[in-house]
Amino acid sequence: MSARIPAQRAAGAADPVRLRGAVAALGGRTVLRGVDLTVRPGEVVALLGANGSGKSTTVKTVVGSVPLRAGTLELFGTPAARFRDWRRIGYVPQRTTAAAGVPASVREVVATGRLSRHRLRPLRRADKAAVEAALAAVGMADRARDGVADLSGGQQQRVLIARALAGGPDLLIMDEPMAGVDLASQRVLADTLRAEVARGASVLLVLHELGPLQPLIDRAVVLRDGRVVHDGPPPAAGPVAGEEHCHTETEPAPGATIVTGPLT
Ligand SMILES: Nc1ncnc2c1ncn2[C@@H]1O[C@H](COP(=O)(O)OP(=O)(O)OP(=O)(O)O)[C@@H](O)[C@H]1O
Repeated sequence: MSARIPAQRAAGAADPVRLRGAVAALGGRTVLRGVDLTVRPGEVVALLGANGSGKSTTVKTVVGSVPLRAGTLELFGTPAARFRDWRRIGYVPQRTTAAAGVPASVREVVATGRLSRHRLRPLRRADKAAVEAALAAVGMADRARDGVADLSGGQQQRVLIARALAGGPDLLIMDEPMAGVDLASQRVLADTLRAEVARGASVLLVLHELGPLQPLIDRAVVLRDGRVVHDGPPPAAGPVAGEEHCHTETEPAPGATIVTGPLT
């Protein structure tokens, strides 16, 4: 456990995520069987487990793209059904590409992260500053005019993270941010997370293994077959105990789309 005292926790703020007894099904098959998951203000929580244990499905229930069959979800103290403040949540989904065949520049993609703030009005000065800061945070300021399709998988991942950061989220959710990412980008990601935590953000990370992010993690929740089998101190860095499978993907799936916000 780190010695940090998160600002939001000190202020007695509501938990960004309180998921209780979550049951969810995909394609008619039950994949979550009563998952409890809490992310407290300023906390960095890693969601771990073998392939198919339900990690992605859990974060999808949190962002509203997979419905709950049973259980409850509160976001920042508000029942999910009444939650509207989606700009407080930045979500980087698993294995997506920033390109998706769209001839957009890096800056244009990152600017879409401000959509929920400026809606369809032109970007204001604060929006532009947030976009530039997010580009700088992930080390992509010098590529801002380049087409995202011309970037490597790791660079595209950085762009998606910048897009999530641009909204100034209070909760950052990233699904396997290290998958298929080169070492340089991994370092950038770790530095970015450190800065986000320092400014008071809470973070929920789906990880296959803790790796270089281990020092940042306050708590680990380990899933097995749609159930929580551990909720407590993170295990030592390396593959998660009990893992039977390894990820083989090294690049984002081609043609995948960017998904954010409530998608019910
Ligand atoms: N669209 C779908 N239809 C039916 N079953 C699905 C669908 N998507 C995922 N599943 C199944 O749901 C289970 C949980 O998947 P999920 O993606 O949440 O696991 P995960 O822990 O994130 O795995 P990974 O580490 O491989 O990403 C798996 O058994 C998976 O095969």
